[in-house]
Amino acid sequence: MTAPRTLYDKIWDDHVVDRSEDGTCLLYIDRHLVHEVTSPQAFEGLRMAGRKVRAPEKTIAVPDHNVPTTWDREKGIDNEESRIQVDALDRNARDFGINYYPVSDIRQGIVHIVGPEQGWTLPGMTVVCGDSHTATHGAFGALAHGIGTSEVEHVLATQTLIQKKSKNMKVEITGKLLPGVTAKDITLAVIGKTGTAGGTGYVIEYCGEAIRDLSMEGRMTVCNMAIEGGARAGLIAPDEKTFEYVKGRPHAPKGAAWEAALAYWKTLFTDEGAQFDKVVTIRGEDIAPVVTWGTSPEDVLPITDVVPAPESFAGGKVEAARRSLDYMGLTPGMKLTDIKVDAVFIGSCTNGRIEDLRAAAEVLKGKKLAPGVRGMVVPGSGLVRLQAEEEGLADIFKEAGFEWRLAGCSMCLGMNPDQLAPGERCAATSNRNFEGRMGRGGRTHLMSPVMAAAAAITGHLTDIRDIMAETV
Ligand SMILES: CC(C)[C@H](C(=O)O)[C@@H](O)C(=O)O
Ligand code: SF4
Repeated sequence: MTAPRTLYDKIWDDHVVDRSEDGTCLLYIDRHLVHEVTSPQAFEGLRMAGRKVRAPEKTIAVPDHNVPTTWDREKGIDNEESRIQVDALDRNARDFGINYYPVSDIRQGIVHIVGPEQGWTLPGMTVVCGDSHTATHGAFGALAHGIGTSEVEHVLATQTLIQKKSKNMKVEITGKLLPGVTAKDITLAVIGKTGTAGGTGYVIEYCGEAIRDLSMEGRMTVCNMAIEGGARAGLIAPDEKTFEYVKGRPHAPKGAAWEAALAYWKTLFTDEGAQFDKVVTIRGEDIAPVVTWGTSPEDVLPITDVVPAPESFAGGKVEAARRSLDYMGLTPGMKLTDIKVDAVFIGSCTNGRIEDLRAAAEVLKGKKLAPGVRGMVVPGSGLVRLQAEEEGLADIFKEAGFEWRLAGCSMCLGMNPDQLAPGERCAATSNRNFEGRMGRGGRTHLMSPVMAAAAAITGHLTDIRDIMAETV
């Protein structure tokens, strides 16, 4: 009998091609996702060495970070650096014969939304991308993590990756979530508890009733931010919901291949008695709608709280908090709900899926953006956009005064024209609130789509439960 194994152990074991004395392994890679930012040098390396892409049919590229999201974007990209990167991806995709969704393709979008949507991401796979938020794909019970540009080249050339195994960490969310609490609140609450380094050296498996109860979209939101908690990857065991989501997608297996895949996928769970090196348990009922107040995703508090005093922290965090508050323009002791916002951004690979847009639209229906607040909704892919338009969500956003945009990373990272002005404060559904991330001097408060929608209506950070109470 083999020893009980975790889900991570199983996927790892199934992909080891070679193991060296010191435990370093060569892993087979099932899916390689590529975007324009981290791939140009990798393709250049192949070109110089006269090599081909080893498995073009397993390599999928899409431009997302640098693309404008305005309706006239077919006219091209003004910024030279951005244009060069996107042009290079166009050329590399063509020259190397990989799967490609160019800007003009309705399927184009943020790489982490496109992969699952097109059925490239499947349970039990190893998925890599030159992007830290590759963890998103772990929601399918895939081992998915970010890699650097030199590794991108290695995977392009060999379809393998040199890796050392991480330790196993279990994050269990027990019981039910309370009304107004979402997947985003779970993932932020976990980081608030463990810190941005709490997952360092680990692959996290999220489990428990509250995780099982999440939709696939919600599970992707949770796994997306595993990296913000320092983990190598985050994953969730596949179940009927996973299979249902995958079934019929363009690149999902069909017919007998589907049956065979399903039989394998059903073996992908952590065995009874398997050992975790670290365990964190949070009661679902204890999670409140949260927002970030600082410049790290761990700077998170329930919306009912106040801006903390730097002295309330220990060690190096005291100075970090002081600097954060200074950058964010906040005073200790002020109520989080008294923080006024100038902008609201709904989108990103964390919360740019159809369910996120539905949830935000539900709050915004028949309402208007507070005076002086600008709002932008950026669907995560062209297909999400179409669906949202068909469902009437786009009209709700537009009637509320939001700009309705084309798919891309947009404001999540100031690599395209969508940026905050210095000092501008934004309620955002993205995953990083770092200094200058959304534009130099811009101030970001991370939260769920419903919380962002609530802030849009009132013009300040708002407890979604208060809005819910009003509408009952
Ligand atoms: C540009 C890219 C390499 C980067 C990442 O790795 O995550 C970006 O997607 C981000 O979210 O900061
Ligand atoms: S949406 Fe944001 S977090 Fe996601 S890949 Fe793009 S820049 Fe990175």
